Amino acid sequence: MKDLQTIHFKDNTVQGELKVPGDKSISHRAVMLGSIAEGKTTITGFLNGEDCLRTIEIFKQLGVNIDNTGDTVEIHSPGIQGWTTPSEDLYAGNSGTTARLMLGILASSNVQAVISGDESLSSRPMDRVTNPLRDMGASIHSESGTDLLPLKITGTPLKAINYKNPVASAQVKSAILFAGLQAEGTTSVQEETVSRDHTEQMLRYFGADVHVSNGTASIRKGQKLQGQTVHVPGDISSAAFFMVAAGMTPGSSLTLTNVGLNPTRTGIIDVLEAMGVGVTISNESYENGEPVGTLEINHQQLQGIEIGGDLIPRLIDELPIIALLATQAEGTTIIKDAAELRVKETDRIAAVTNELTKIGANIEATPDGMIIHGPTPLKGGTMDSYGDHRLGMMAGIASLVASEPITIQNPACIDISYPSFFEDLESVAQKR
Ligand SMILES: O=C(O)C1=C[C@@H](OP(=O)(O)O)[C@@H](O)[C@H](O)C1
Ligand SMILES: C=C(OP(=O)(O)O)C(=O)O
Repeated sequence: MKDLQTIHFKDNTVQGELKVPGDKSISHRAVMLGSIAEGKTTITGFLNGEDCLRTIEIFKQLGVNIDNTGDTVEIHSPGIQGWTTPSEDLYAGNSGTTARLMLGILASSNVQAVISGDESLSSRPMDRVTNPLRDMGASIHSESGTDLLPLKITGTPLKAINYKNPVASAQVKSAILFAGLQAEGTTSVQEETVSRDHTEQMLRYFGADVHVSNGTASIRKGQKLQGQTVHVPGDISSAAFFMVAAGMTPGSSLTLTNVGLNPTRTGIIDVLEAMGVGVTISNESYENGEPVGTLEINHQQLQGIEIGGDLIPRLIDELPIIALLATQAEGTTIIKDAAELRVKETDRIAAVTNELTKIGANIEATPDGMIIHGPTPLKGGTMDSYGDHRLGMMAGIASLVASEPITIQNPACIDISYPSFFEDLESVAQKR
């Protein structure tokens, strides 16, 4: 892909039907559990995005046999005890989920490995995972003493802990639950605000007994996992870009099929409805413990709202695109309790505020969120992705309401979670 991508969809509406690619969080976990389990796992609907491909490469380096045809991923694993020490670093690229969950998984394995990442990932905090893992007895070494990547981890016997998670992070919860699979005793993770629960759902699907009550998830040592067939639903975080596109572009009506509707992820639906957008859900079913359905989004006049508290973990990755939506809403939208945005692929509070300001938005950054006054007409211009896929896609969707073309700097990062983003945008944008 080019270093710059210029697009212009002024005078278009968003129409038709779209099936977005597979869920990133579920794709990672399907490969992880298929590799921890003994035997054969088959995955359909896998997200062939850069982050999930990194997870596949890492397990291949550990000696797991994985064949990815593009449509189907087939895993044959000897099980976690049969993995071999890799000769090279395990490179997680840009993927926080890969790095943090792998630390939990490798902590009790028989192997020694160095986990590394790209420049962005190497500046993201890992101590939120290394601290509780060390409490369990994990051997994790940081050459620099900072606990940033690269980190060397040596598998060792672990003991269970009861951990009160100070950040609402599914990555932290998942790393501890994975470590808990092999830790002496019963490991539990308590959360004040419940984060996405795909790990708990998929551990159960692979045969583990995971107990959840009052915001605490517990797992006991020594449960044997068996390979399974996993159907990955479409990613609501990818669908969110098109939900917002249809919700804010006058005259739009869009149907999104096969979207994952796990309630720990559906905050975007709550926000769209509260702002006035028409959202209809149909064809609801379950795939491997995960709810799935069809969404129909109809444009309506938008109203500003306040977004914070328990809602934040349910839409954490959608906040950049919600900020764009708020520029088209009447009144003020306040996003708060979202300081986690500062430690994502980039500082998403600073980056979203800078880039939307460039095209005419009235938006200010706060320590834990953003305040947006709308509606403002948006003009065109150059918007930087900062190498952050969600910023790049926000810029792409802005082209539907901008009066002049938008040029996206470094659009290639969009491949991290949504390789067909531009084709999909072309396919639903219809000239008025
Ligand atoms: O567990 C996961 O798959 C993810 C959890 C979230 O991160 P945190 O756990 O840091 O909140 C989210 O932002 C990320 O895109 C994927
Ligand atoms: C934060 C994200 O992912 P990760 O933490 O896995 O890099 C994201 O996809 O927006």
